[in-house]
Amino acid sequence: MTYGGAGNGTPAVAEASLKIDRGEFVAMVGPSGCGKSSILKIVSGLMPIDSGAARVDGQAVNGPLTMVGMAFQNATLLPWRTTLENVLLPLEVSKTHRRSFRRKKAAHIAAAHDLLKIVGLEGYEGHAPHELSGGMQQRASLCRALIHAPDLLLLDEPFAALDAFTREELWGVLQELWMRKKFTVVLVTHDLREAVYLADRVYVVSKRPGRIVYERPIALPRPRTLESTFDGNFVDLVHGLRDHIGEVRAA
Ligand SMILES: Nc1ncnc2c1ncn2[C@@H]1O[C@H](COP(=O)(O)OP(=O)(O)OP(=O)(O)O)[C@@H](O)[C@H]1O
Repeated sequence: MTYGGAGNGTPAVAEASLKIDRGEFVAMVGPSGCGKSSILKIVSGLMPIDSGAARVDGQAVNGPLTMVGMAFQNATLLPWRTTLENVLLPLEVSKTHRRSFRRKKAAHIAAAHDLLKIVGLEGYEGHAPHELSGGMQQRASLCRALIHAPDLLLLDEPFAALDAFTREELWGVLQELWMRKKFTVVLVTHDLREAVYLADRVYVVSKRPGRIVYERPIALPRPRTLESTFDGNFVDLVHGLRDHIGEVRAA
C-alpha cells in the first residue's frame, strides 16, 4: 500500500502477510512510522491496497467495513454529548444500525449501560466528556467502539496518551471485555508489556514499508494480572520482543 499512489508516492506496507483467527487477540509492534496504522486502515477498508489481498471473514475488503469497532490514541468524544450519548453514537450515524437503533432503542441503551458498567463508568452516563478524566474518556471510547457488537476491534495505540497507572488498569478492563465478548482484536502499540499482557500473538513489523518479520505466540494463562507482568516468563517474552525490535531498527 502506497500513500499518494504507486510510483512516486510513499510506500507504507509491503509484504505484510498475516492471518488472524476469529476471536484471537493480536498485537502489532514495530518502529515508529513502519506502517502499523496503515495495516489497520487496510483491514478496516479505509485505505485501498495497490496489490495483494485483504480479507475479513472470508470477504475481500473493498470499502469501509461496518462490522468493525475502532479506538485511537485520543478518545475523540463529542463534547456536547453525554457519555451515554457518545457511546450510542455509532448506532445513530451508521446506516446499517440506525433502523435497529430506532426500533430497539431501550435494548441498545441497556447494552450501553452494561458496557459502561463493565469498564467502571457506572454513574457517569450523564456526564459530559470534560467532566471525565483522560482514562475515563478512553474507557467510554472503548464502549463506543463495542456498542454495535463488532466482530472485529481495531485499536491504534488506545492507551498511549494515558499515565502508566491508568494504562495498566485499562489493560485489565480491555482483557475483561474481550474475555466476555470474544471479538477479534488487532492492537497496535509501542508498549511491549502491553502487547504481552493482552495478546495471544504478537507480530513485529519491519521499518517502512512494513513487512511482518517475526511472530510470537503468547501462551500465558488468562486472566493475566499486573502481578504476572513481573514473572520471569513474562519478562523474558518482553525482552525477546525488544531484541527483535532492536534488530529491525538497526536493519
Ligand atoms: N496520510 C498519509 N500520507 C502520506 N504518507 C503517510 C500518511 N500516513 C502515513 N504515511 C507514511 O506512511 C508510513 C507508515 O505510517 P503509519 O501511520 O502506518 O506508521 P505507524 O507504524 O503506525 O507509525 P507510528 O508508530 O509512528 O504511529 C509513515 O512512514 C508515514 O510517513
